Amino acid sequence: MPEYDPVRPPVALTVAGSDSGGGAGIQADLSAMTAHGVFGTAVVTATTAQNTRGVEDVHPVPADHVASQYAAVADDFDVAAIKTGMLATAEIVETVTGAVADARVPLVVDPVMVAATGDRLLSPAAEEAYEDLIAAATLVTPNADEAEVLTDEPVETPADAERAGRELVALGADAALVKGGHLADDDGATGETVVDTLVRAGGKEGAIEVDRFESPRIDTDATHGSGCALSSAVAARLARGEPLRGAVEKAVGEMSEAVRRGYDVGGGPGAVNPTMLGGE
Ligand SMILES: Cc1ncc(COP(=O)(O)O)c(N)n1
Repeated sequence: MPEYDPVRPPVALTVAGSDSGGGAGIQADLSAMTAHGVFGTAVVTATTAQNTRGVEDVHPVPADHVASQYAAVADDFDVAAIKTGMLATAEIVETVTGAVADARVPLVVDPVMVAATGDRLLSPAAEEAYEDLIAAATLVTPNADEAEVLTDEPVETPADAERAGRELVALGADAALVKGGHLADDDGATGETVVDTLVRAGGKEGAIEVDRFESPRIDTDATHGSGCALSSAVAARLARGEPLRGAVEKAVGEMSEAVRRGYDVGGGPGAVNPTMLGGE
C-alpha cells in the first residue's frame, strides 16, 4: 500500500441524499470518510427535510444535475472508491448506473429504500431499476428488508440472508453483505448476537465464499445512519487499498462502537457516531 500522505489522501465519492438532521446520508458519509483519513467528495441526489423524528419532505435533484455533479467530480479527482446511498427515483438510479459504468473503481451500493423512522426514501418504481446498479457493484449492502425487496423472497434468518446474498451475487455483484440487525437466529429467536453475512464471488474456480460476522446486539433504537456509515467505511477502506473481506470485517467490527457511542441529539432516536470508525 502507498504511504499515507495527509496532503494527498485517497479520494472517495458518496452519491447520496442530504439529511438535514445530520445523522445519515451525505452528512454521515463524509464524517465516516474523514474518520478514515479519506477525502470525501459528494454528489447530492436529493435533499430531505428530516430530523430524528422523521422525514417531512423529500426533494429529488433533477437527474441531469446529478449527472453534472458526477462529471465535475470525475473530471478533476482521482476517485479511488464510490458509494451510493439514497437515490430517490428510478431516473436517478439509472443516471448513476450510467455514470459509474466506466469508473473502474470499487463501487459500494447501499440500496437505501426506507429510513429507520419508516419513511420511504426510494420511489417503489425505482426498485426494479436497481438491478443494473447491483450488477455493477463491488459490494451491495442491503438490510434484511431491502434484501427481501431485491430478491422477492423473505429474509428472516441468517440462512435466508445467505440465500439472498447468493442471489445478489448471481445478479452480477462481486459481493453482498446482508446486514443482520433485523434478523432472528437460524432457529427463529432474536438472540444476543447480530449476524452479518458476506457472500463473495471469485473463490477458487468461481466458488462462492460465505463469511458470517457476529457482533453483540446493542439494545438501542439510536441506529440512525448506521447503514450509511458502514457502507462509507467500507468504501473508505477500499479507497485506502484494503482488500474487500478485511475491509468489511473491520467496518462491521467497528460499528458496535459507533452505535454504543451514538449521539443523543434531537427529540427522537439518536444517530450513530461515524468518528468511532477508521482504525487500523
Ligand atoms: C438522506 C438519507 N439517507 C439515508 C437514510 C437512511 O438512514 P436510516 O435508515 O438510518 O434512517 C436517511 N434516513 N436519510
